[in-house]
Amino acid sequence: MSKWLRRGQASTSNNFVSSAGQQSHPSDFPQPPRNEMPPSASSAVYHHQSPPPQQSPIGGYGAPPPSTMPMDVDGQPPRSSKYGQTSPYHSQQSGPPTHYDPMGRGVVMDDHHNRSRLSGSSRDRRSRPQQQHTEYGRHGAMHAPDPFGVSPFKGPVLGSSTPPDSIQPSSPPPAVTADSPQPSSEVVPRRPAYLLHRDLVIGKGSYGQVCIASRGEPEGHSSGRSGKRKKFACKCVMLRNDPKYIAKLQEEVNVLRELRGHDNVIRLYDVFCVDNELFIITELGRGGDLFHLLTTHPKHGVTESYAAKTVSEMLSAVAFLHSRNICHRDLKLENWVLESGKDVWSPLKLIDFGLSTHFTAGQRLSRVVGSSYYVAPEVLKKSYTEACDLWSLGVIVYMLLSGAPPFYGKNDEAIKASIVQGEYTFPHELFRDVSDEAMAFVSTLLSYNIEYRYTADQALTHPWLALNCDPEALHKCKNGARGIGIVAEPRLDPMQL
Ligand SMILES: Nc1ncnc2c1ncn2[C@@H]1O[C@H](COP(=O)(O)OP(=O)(O)OP(=O)(O)O)[C@@H](O)[C@H]1O
Repeated sequence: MSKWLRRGQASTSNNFVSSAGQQSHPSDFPQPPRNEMPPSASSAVYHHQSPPPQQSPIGGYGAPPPSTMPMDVDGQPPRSSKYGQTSPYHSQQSGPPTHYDPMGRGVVMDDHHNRSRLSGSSRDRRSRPQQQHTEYGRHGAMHAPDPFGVSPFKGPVLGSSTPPDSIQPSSPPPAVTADSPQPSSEVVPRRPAYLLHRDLVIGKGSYGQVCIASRGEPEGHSSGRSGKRKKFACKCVMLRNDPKYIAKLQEEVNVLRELRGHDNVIRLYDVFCVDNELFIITELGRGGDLFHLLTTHPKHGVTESYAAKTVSEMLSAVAFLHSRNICHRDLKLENWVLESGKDVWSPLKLIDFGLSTHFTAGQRLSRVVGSSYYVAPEVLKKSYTEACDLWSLGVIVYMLLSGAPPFYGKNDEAIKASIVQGEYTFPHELFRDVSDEAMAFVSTLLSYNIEYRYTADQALTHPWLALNCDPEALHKCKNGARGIGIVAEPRLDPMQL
C-alpha cells in the first residue's frame, strides 16, 4: 500500500521544502503502476481554476504514484525509525471498540516487543551491557536553568533526592518526605529529576532526536511507592549561538505552553538546558506516529470510521490552534502520535511545533516552510494564511483513506510542481472502497482557492464526520475546538539563555 510514502522532514529554509530524510521501506518503493492502470474517462481531476466540487466522483486513474525515489535527495543521512519492526498499533485486549483494527483486517499482533522498546522496560534495559542513561537532577545536580519558565517548580536546580511520581504542572509541589533534605525556612519546591534514556530513541528529526525520559521512584526503592517510573518523550536539541535559531526554539516552547490542556495536543511538562543542550519534556505518545501506522499495513489506507475519528481529533486541535492565532505549518502523518500503544483508537496528539508561528487576523505569511507532500500551494507562492494547515489536513485524510499522497513526484521539485499545479485525482484502485462523502470531504480541504477551503470549524460540521464518528466523540472534538474546559496560559517572556 503506502509503498510510495516516505517520511517527510521539515525544512525552515526560505525557499526550499524538503521531503528528504527518513525512508521507512526503501526497497519497497515501486515503479509507478502506470501500465497496470486502465485509462478511465471518469478520472476526477480537480484544478484550481475549476470551481470547487461539491461531491467527488469515484473512480478513474489519474497520474500514478511516484516512482522509486532516492534514499535521500538532499544528501543528508537517512533517518531510521526506532520503533522497531513490530507494529505498536495492535491490541491484545478484547472488547470493542479498542480491539477493532482500523485497517479492517481484524488482525491483532503482539506489541510487547515494541512496547518494551518504547517504554524501556527493565527486561530491555537489562539486556543492554552499556546503558547510556544520564540522570539530571540528583545529588550534585547540574544547574539547569528553565529558560522558558515552563516548569511549575521554582528551584533553579533540577532534581531532588526524592523526586515525585509525576509532574503535574498545575498541581502543588511534591510532598517532602522523611529522607528529603530539610528546607531551611520555607518549603521550596524542587524540580523533578529525570533519567534520560539516550539509547531509547523514539524519533529523529532535523533538529535532534527524541528519546525516552523517566521520572519517579526506581524499581525496588524502599520508600514503599509503586516503583513505577513515569515515561516521557524528551526532545534533545543542541543549542547554537544563533539568535534566529534560539527564537525558533522559544516560539516552539511558547506555543506548546499556550496549547497545554487540549486533549489532542501533546502536553508540555518541562524545559531545561544542560551543557548547551535543550531538553523539552513532553507527554509520551506510546502508540507511535501515524506515518508508522499507515506504512506498516499492507492495505490501502484505513477504514472510513477510523479516518473520520482521526480527522475530527485533528480538526479539534487545529481549530484550537487557530483560535489562539497559532499556525502549525507542518501538519503531516509523522506529527500525530497515538496516546496509547495498546489501543489504536486512543486519542491522537499533535507534536512538533518547530515551524509554528503566531499570526494576526488577516496577516499574510511569506516564509516557505513545511514538508513535501503536505505543503499548500500558496505557501510555495510565499503568500499564505493559517488556511495552509487545512490543506495539509486534506493531504493527510487523502493518505489515510488511500495510503498514497495526492501530489507526488520523483523528487522535491516534481512534488512542488505537482502541488502548484493543483491537480489531483481519486484513483479507483485506491479509492474503490471509499464513499463519495469521504472524497467530498477531502475536496473541501484540498481546495486550491482558500476562499473555498473549509476552516477547521466548518470541516467539523461536515456530514461525512457526522455519519462516521461516534456522536459523543465528535461532540467532544467540537468542544475541544472551542477551547471548552481549557485554561490557556499566557505567552512567555523571551528566553534568556
Ligand atoms: N511526544 C512524543 N511521543 C512519541 N513520539 C514522538 C514524540 N515527539 C516526537 N516523537 C517522534 O519523534 C519524531 C521526530 O520528532 P519531532 O517531529 O518533534 O522532531 P523534529 O526535529 O522537529 O522533526 P522534523 O524534522 O520532522 O520537524 C516524530 O515524528 C515522532 O515519531
